[in-house]
Amino acid sequence: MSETTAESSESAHAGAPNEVSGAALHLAEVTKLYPGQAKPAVDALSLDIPAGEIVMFVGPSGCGKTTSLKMINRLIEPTSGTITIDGDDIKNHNVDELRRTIGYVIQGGSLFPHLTVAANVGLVPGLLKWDKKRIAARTDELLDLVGLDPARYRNRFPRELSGGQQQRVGVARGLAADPPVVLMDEPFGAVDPITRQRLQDELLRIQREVRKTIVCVTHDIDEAIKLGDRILILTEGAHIAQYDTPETILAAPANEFVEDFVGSGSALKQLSLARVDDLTLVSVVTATLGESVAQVRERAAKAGETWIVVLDDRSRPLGWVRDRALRGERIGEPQGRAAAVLDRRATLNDALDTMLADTSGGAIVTGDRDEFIGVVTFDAVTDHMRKMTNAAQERAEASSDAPEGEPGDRP
Ligand SMILES: Nc1ncnc2c1ncn2[C@@H]1O[C@H](COP(=O)(O)OP(=O)(O)OP(=O)(O)O)[C@@H](O)[C@H]1O
Repeated sequence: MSETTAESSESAHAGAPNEVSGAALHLAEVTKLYPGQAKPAVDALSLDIPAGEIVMFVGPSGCGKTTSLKMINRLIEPTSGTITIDGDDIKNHNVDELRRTIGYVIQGGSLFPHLTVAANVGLVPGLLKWDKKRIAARTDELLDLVGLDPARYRNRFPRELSGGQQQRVGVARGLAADPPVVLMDEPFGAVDPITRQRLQDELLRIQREVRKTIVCVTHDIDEAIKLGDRILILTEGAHIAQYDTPETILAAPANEFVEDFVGSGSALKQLSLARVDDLTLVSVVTATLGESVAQVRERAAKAGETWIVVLDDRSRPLGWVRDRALRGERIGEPQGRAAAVLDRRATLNDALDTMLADTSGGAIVTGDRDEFIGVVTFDAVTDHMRKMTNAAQERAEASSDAPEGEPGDRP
């Protein structure tokens, strides 16, 4: 086995991230007092959200996350305060017009059951009076982007899709008219943990391409750490407890509330910050469907390998095959159980979950287009975890030894 890193293999495939197409958001003293309530649900919230970033809103139930989010597209009208998008006050716009320029993705995808997948995705472009050809092309492009084969899925109805697939269509619909800002409210709350992990990875991959400004409400602090460029932690009345990068929030929680909210074991939570991308991958012998078995055997023998990863014609992994199990003249589909596969953006927590469910001790890693980029071993993951935990412990000891100072002085 020879070594390579996800980053170095990636540069050959993907190149630099795309330009930012998102817009900067600014909230100034935004307040919402619901009729008949004594206290405002959102009390003078001021916040800057830079263009092209993902900001995660977290906080206890009822603290005002959803109200804050829905004021950005005026699903809820603020009682007072100003919200601007790239400096433009949202009050200057007609509500319908505004909602068409802001993507909105909610739990379960909330697709119209009587419309096909294509009609659901093309809804907003249709309202914006795009011509039919452009809508059809855009719909196919987006289905491809969210990992659904357009030919297979465009004419299906939502009931003919799994929960994860419906959620993917919901994300495609939110991006359809190429909005600079996308709001998401618990987008992955309704799916099982493995699908959730995959959807999160996909969102990160998509974001690398589209670079929108994404504001996302979640109940799950691990999801916030994984997806957020920044995390906004709110207390009741949408008061800001801390607004910072996940790294800083974990290393230097601003107060006891944040410390409690982030939870104990924040050294362990650092595992949600580390990605498969940070690990050294091993390269293994691969074979493409239809290739000559004799040639593959020779390649494996030369490399001293007994296990081979079989790829399809777009370099996507299909599974492992043992050299001595190769039959016939041409490489066919691998038989048996599906192999463990990890996206390069998966966190080390995700990697552990996936690997513990599999006995082979290694997982195939895929890149931005689901192509094979290498293999990560269980040992590489546990080694990296050990190093991170040790480093976190050393930091904690160093900070408890240090003289009293500003909270910001903490590493
Ligand atoms: N339409 C409404 N009328 C009156 N009060 C409301 C209304 N909608 C929300 N509230 C109240 O405003 C506060 C904030 O609600 P909001 O839904 O924004 O919180 P949240 O942080 O998103 O909560 P959760 O995490 O439980 O979804 C809560 O106390 C809620 O009861």
